[in-house]
Amino acid sequence: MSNLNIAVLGAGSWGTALALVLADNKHQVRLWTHTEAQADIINQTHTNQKYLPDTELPELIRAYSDMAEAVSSADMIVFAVPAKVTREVAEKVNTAAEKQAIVVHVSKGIEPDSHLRISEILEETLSADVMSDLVVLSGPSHAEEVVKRHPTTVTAASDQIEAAEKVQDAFMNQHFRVYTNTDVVGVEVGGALKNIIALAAGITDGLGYGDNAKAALITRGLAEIARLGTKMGANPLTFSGLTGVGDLIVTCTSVHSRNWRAGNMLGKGHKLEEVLSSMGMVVEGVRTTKAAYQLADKYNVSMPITSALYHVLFEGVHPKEAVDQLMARVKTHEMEDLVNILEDQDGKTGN
Ligand SMILES: NC(=O)C1=CN([C@@H]2O[C@H](COP(=O)(O)OP(=O)(O)OC[C@H]3O[C@@H](n4cnc5c(N)ncnc54)[C@H](OP(=O)(O)O)[C@@H]3O)[C@@H](O)[C@H]2O)C=CC1
Ligand SMILES: O=C(CO)COP(=O)(O)O
Repeated sequence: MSNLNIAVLGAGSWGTALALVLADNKHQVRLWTHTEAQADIINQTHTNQKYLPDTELPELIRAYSDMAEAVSSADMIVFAVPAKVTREVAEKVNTAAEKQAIVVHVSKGIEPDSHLRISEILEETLSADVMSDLVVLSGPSHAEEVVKRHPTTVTAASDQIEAAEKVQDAFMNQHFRVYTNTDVVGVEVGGALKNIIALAAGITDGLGYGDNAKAALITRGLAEIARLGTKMGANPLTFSGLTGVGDLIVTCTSVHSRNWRAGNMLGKGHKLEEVLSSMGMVVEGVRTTKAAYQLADKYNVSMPITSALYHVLFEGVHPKEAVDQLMARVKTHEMEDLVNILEDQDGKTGN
């Protein structure tokens, strides 16, 4: 692919790491930040002191705080901001963009109350003059390892496969391998909901429980993510891929994970407000727990881990009590969904 003009919106950990991947691929990158002071520091020091201070940023990356300067000539616009500010940033893009671009988003969240996925927020907000196609880029990928150019694999998903392939071409290199998928719902749901399970895994680690508890959370967490995701229209196979089990593993087991770290502090007895203010970075799983709890009710899907975490985060239940309640739930078959499907079929065939 020829060299592109690419705007990356959000100069946090992930926006900065992806800007580096794109610059490594010789694209011209305009990194947009909402504060002029941060743009100045990045341009003067060629580092992002606030989020990734040890990483040198090449000349191909230039920071801007003026949205029009960042996006007006962009062939591709990458949204790398926390889920809750996506709409606000998209509105700024709408008034600033001068031509159509492929829009990529890399955020992992679902909006509470509206239950919108990030792609739905962008489709609702961005005008057709601004966005030609929409692609989600997601997978097991901590910024701290990407900037060290350690091997990383992700998935570009779009219902327009050619657009996903263009994004694959723009980002892919020797260290950063990109697959494609057309299951946007599955990719977004997996990426958003793994943060809930990572918070829970941090909590059990904080409580002093061991690897058995974490393996249980990852496995049963995947089951409830797939249960809800399938009801929302996802392909169940997507949950066995990078954006499902892959991201679940990395987020539940890595010290880089903000969600795991926040959970860990909760498990050690710190209050939620104290945890969030001490992190200094976005912990997406908190809002997503609220959204998923509401969605479980809407779709009538059993999500015991999500539900237990909701009670800890928003109703003051002690983490140990939540674990005790999870363990004492009514006994069940491991493959309960499969059993239900088979029983339905038996009912239909009269067996
Ligand atoms: N970090 C990672 O390894 C990965 C993160 N992601 C996802 O990427 C998304 C962004 O995460 P990440 O970069 O890590 O988050 P960070 O917390 O590291 O950075 C967030 C960035 O968004 C900026 N911001 C906050 N509010 C606004 C606003 N109102 N308008 C514009 N910019 C704003 C922050 O600016 P300020 O500094 O001024 O607060 C900061 O630059 C999340 O959804 C996350 O789940 C996905 C894969 C990997
Ligand atoms: O999504 C991520 C890794 O794939 C980042 O996870 P955290 O937000 O928990 O750090």
